[in-house]
Amino acid sequence: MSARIVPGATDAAASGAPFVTEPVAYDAILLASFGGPEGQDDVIPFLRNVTRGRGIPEERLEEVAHHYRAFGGVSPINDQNRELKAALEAEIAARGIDLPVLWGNRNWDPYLRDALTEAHEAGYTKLIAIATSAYSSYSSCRQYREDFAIALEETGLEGEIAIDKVRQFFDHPGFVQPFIEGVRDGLVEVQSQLPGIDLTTEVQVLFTTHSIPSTDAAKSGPAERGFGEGGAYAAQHLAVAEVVMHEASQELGGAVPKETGGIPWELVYQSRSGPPSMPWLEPDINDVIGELPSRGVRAVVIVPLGFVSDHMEVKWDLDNEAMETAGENDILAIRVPTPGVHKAYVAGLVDLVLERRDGVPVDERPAVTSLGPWYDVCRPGCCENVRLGFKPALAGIAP
Ligand SMILES: CC1=C(CCC(=O)O)c2cc3nc(cc4[nH]c(cc5[nH]c(cc1n2)c(C)c5CCC(=O)O)c(CCC(=O)O)c4C)C(CCC(=O)O)=C3C
Ligand SMILES: [Fe+2]
Repeated sequence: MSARIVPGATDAAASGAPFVTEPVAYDAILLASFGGPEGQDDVIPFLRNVTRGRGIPEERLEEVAHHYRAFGGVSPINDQNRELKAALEAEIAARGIDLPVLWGNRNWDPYLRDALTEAHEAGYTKLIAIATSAYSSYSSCRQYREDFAIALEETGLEGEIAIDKVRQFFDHPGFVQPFIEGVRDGLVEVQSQLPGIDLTTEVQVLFTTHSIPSTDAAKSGPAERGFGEGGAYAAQHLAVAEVVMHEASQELGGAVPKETGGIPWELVYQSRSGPPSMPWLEPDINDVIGELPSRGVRAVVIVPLGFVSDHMEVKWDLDNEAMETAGENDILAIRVPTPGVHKAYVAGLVDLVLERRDGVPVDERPAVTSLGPWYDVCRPGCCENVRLGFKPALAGIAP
């Protein structure tokens, strides 16, 4: 039912080349996201949806509920997805293409099942999904694929609707461009607020992403590529951060002398949950900020590299918590924007759909790191969750 692999497309295990599927005349785009509460009464039911069977401590739930409560019980993520949907529709219309966009979430209204019902009523049978998540891991890829399978089952539309998913887009230029601009502008802002600051010794760029359990990280991406401890998840972030630093430094020109090691940067993690006994990816952004004064650092540029929009993890964990940590340590902190509805990002997402529709060959697919372009179809066992066990997933090769 779903897209077939192009005959002769090389096996990633053997060659390192990604799978590319045959062209498919898709009927519509399925914009798939996390979902979030839209009022105080939604907060607890939403958190129950997200954490069912996950062993998240009650204190953590109360803590997160408090973040939502401070925003009137309304997550910013829904309006961001409404804006993204409108921006995609505008970009598609501007290109003279007829491809409707349906929106469905994993954890809150409108649910994926609602979008599938809508698709069925409109007579659509072939959907191409864009998940609002760029990297490889259980939470950011496979869980979407599992939830597509569950939504088809819930609606009884198995066999009626096929759902493919665009490749993980962590290294697509459309996703990376806003971060390059943001880091460049952030460093310029630091220079204007602290004239004479030395970018090579007194500034630290912190690329931050969602922490995940270490066991999930180790399983992220196809096992045979052997990414090591942090799996594809950490490797992808590191590779993109390196490109962003290189490009942003180039754009700053003379401000970064060639003979230095460049502007110091590192990858940090945030928004950890789960029981304290369970290892999650570290170091935590707040711990790192706390150590910076002793290294002589006076300013940080915080780059939310793991996030596509300013949802709660950005608005609370960065704009509140990390900013507060920086303040306590007398460090100037500038937070770089997320892609949001940046023109390059929106155009890039449409390009990702069209490369699937048209079956664009691998060597013509844009990717700014040597890890990609990523697979059209996930490999067996890719991003499996050892804590929760095996669940069937769409848009992958069956084990
Ligand atoms: C990698 C990753 C992304 C990025 C990829 C992507 O974009 O999908 C992401 C995004 C998001 N996470 C979000 C919210 C939550 N995530 C939670 C819990 C968890 N996230 C995890 C990972 C990730 N999460 C994990 C491993 C857990 C533990 C539970 C489990 O093992 O699955 C919890 C439960 C409470 C808590 O534990 O914090 C909440 C409320 C929202 C909505 C924000 C809003 O409303 O604006 C968004 C976009
Ligand atoms: Fe999350």
